Amino acid sequence: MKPLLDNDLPLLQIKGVSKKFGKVLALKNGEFTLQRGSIHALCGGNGAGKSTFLSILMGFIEPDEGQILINGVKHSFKSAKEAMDAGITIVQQELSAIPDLTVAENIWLGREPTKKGLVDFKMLNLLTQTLLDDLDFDISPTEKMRYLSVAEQQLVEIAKALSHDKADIIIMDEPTSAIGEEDAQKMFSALKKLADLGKGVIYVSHRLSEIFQIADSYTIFRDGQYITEGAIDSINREKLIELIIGREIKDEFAKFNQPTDEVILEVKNLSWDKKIKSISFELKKGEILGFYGLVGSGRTECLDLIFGIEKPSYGEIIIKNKKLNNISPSSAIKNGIAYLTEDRKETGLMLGRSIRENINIASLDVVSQNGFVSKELEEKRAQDIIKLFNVKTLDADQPVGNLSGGNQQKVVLGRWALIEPTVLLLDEPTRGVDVGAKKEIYKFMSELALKGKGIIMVSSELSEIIGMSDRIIVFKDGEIVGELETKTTNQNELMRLAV
Ligand SMILES: Nc1ncnc2c1ncn2[C@@H]1O[C@H](COP(=O)(O)OP(=O)(O)OP(=O)(O)O)[C@@H](O)[C@H]1O
Repeated sequence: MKPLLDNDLPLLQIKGVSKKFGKVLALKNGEFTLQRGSIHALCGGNGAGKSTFLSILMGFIEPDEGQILINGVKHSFKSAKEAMDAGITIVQQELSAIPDLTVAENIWLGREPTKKGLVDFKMLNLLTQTLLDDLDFDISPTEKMRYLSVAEQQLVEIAKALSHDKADIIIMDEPTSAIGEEDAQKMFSALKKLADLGKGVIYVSHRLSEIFQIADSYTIFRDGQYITEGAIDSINREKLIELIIGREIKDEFAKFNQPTDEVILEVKNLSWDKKIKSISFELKKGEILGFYGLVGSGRTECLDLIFGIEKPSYGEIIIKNKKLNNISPSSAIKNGIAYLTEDRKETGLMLGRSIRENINIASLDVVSQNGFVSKELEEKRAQDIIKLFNVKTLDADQPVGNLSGGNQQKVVLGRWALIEPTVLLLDEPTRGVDVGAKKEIYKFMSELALKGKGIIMVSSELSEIIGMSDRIIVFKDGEIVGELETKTTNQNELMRLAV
């Protein structure tokens, strides 16, 4: 069928899409309208149905009912290829590039310019350079993907999306979760360029400040249902939160801990490879200590060393006046250190196992009686966490892999919440978590600190790190370049130090 070329027709229109997974109604009567030249935020809490909706749009899954119209033409996608052919492209959160190919080769994979039947590398690199220059991305076309940072790889994915003439609808699913502030700003200008070219961008993020910065319209899903839509400039932050969560939230940062003078963790001259250069700091009882820095500055590596995932080449780690030697993750746990890693899928969760098992795995000694794991005790503890963090699930028997991204994050955090560690290391603890559950996590952090524990939190979200930390240590190129008291600092000062 030929498209109706009426410019008033929305670029994309979704009507009444529904999808059930077993007993779970993930999406019911989803509605969505995307206009040409607009950046449209799709907002909703964890488990609201956003990913399900995007998967339908991308042709990954088929809806039980509903219609997809692009430029007024009905589509029903049986595969991702069919969706791509219809002009839909996604900038993947989990990057899909081939590490040993160059930036240019990755962007034009399968569509390389040829000369006499062979790939024309000169033209390939020239095309790529022009594309990257247009976007103001300082990345070399001939660099292998494996040598780029995650942020740079994400920028290449955006360039790739733009390189498809046919790609009119670009989906960004939590694109800033793995990149820092500076790169996020670059990405935002790139998205604005895409919109100026008449493309439509669907933007999903739990970071509301971003939505207000770049989106011009929004649609809200809650509990699998379409709630409302409108222009961004007709709504404020409080109202948006209320629509997403279904209730009002006062004081987004629930901070009520008070650091003491007693040191519970001391790190002296910690060094590793070329990545960490003689780092020393103290963590006080009752304190929430923020670690800030650009991606690759050494924040995460420092936590990896304290938890024994990596072995330091030099330096000392002292917890409650006890020097730890040859730390491994299991000895770290025995000494009261717990670690919520940055990548919950790789190092945090067993996706095929139940929520109950995932929550209790670090406290088997507590749930075991006479050498046997007590299912009852496990169940009770799992239910406590499900309630505490409002994990959206039918029951604790569900495999964690079936949960939405934000709910998976709550499970892994719940695991550590139960053992009440002396020192809790948190790397991007609220990644992918909705604004309501964020507050519960902040409350939990404050309560833990109030009980006399210490927390180190890495966060790339400026408002979060300033809102929740007592002090912030700033990292750059594997070194500490500054320390700020949060009471007297601001976002600009923090960024200036880090950059
Ligand atoms: N394969 C599946 N099997 C069973 N349930 C599923 C499956 N995929 C999603 N669900 C359920 O569907 C609901 C909607 O999930 P979805 O991933 O679409 O939410 P979301 O809005 O993207 O959340 P988040 O912000 O946390 O990523 C959730 O209750 C989730 O547990």
